[in-house]
Amino acid sequence: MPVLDESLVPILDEVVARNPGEREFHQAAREVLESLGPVVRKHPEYADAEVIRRLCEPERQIIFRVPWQDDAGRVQLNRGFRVEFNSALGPYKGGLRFHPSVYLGIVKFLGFEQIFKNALTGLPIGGAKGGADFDPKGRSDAEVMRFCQSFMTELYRHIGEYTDVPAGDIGVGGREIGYLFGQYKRITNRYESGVLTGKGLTWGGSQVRPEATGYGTVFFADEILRTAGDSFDGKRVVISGSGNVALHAIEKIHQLGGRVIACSDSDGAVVDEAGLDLELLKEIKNGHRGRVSDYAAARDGARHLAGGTVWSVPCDIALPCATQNELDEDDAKALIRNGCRIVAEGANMPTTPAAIRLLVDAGVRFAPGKAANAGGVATSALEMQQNASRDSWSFDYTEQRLGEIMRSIHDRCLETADEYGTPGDYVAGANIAGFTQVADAVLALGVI
Ligand SMILES: NC(=O)C1=CN([C@@H]2O[C@H](COP(=O)(O)OP(=O)(O)OC[C@H]3O[C@@H](n4cnc5c(N)ncnc54)[C@H](O)[C@@H]3O)[C@@H](O)[C@H]2O)C=CC1
Ligand SMILES: O=C(O)CCC(=O)C(=O)O
Repeated sequence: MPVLDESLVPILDEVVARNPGEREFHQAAREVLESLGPVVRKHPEYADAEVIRRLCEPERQIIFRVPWQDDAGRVQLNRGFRVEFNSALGPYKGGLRFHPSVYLGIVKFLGFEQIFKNALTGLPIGGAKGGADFDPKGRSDAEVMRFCQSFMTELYRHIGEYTDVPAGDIGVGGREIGYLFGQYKRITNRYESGVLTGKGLTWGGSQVRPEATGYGTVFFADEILRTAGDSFDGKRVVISGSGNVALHAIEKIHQLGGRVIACSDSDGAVVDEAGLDLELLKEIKNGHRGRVSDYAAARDGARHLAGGTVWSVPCDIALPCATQNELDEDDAKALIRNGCRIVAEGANMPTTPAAIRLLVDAGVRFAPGKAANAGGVATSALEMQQNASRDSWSFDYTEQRLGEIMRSIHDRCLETADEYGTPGDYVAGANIAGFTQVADAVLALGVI
């Protein structure tokens, strides 16, 4: 069980005191700090230069008003955020989330995670996150466009190819990135392709970026299997969510011979023992922005668990790909009882700390999001590379690069876990490898 080193207790206390009520951020900070005991004992120079305290304080936090008009002509008001957390390794990089639950604590936890995730990719990107408490559900395209334009009318002055490069997250996909990019171009009169990633293929986007987070999570899980001499072939898999990450994870698992038998949305889960029909699911989710209950209604043999989750469905592998803290202790117990052997996080911090402890103690191989879902941001960095060189790569080449990056993150996690005396512990390996990479850069750049 991870224990917080005594020397780090005052730092966590300070995080809690300086960020009152932001419980997701406290949770994310605790989870990283709990891994750093062996690091501070081996490297006193980090504590001497207050590197950990500095990493826990965002470099800049921007909060702004987003007024917009709905289709009935009524004025609506939302709150926008961008937390530029750390830029020691490169320009701030991380997604935008549009969801009613968004507040500063969510954006900060996501930005904090992003620092270490981005470091793990080995690519030159710092960490940030942003978003708004806007709910795109039920809004027309025109309303989403007006919201995005208003959001960018403030955000544009804080971002840029060499400064801060946002992308998508929950509620922000290709449509929203298009509207945001259009408004940025209009305001600045610059076709600055590298200012956003997740763009469409005809206007500066990269092949594989839409697929990258889901594919990358599956590549990571595949490496875990390979390390044990196993493969996806014939495995029963459950995946939470049915958005960008989940749908592409399903696609890759089916390509690798596994069978995804359940997925979900915020209203419930769908179980299809024959294996999910991805084309039908995509048509419902992407074509009509429908619900998984529509899938159950349209497909023979599928059943809808209204208000339920996928964790009660017996499986070999579980991939949480929806949202934070969606897999709790009871869910972990159900997974363990039903023989699940691997949990790899496609979402950010979807597994509660108590659930992680139960899974690890039961011998389930657990891959934390900052390692397992790093394929999305890594491919964003590849998009930035292509934009910088006015180039565009083929699907196969880009997917091959993604595969190499995920294998390298996997191996680095295991090597680092070995080096710091916690063999096989992906959580410690990811936290320590990400932390030391960024901490060395922070030290090198002086007190800034
Ligand atoms: N899009 C990306 O490239 C990356 C996304 N992530 C993370 O992956 C997760 C999913 O993001 P996307 O797929 O991009 O978002 P999305 O907006 O495309 O999909 C989110 C999905 O989660 C479902 N959902 C939301 N709350 C739920 C709940 N309580 N129970 C079950 N399902 C629920 C929604 O119905 C939707 O299907 C988030 O945690 C995000 O931070 C992580 C790395 C990169
Ligand atoms: O592609 C990006 O810049 C952001 C991806 C993201 O938001 C994440 O990794 O959670």
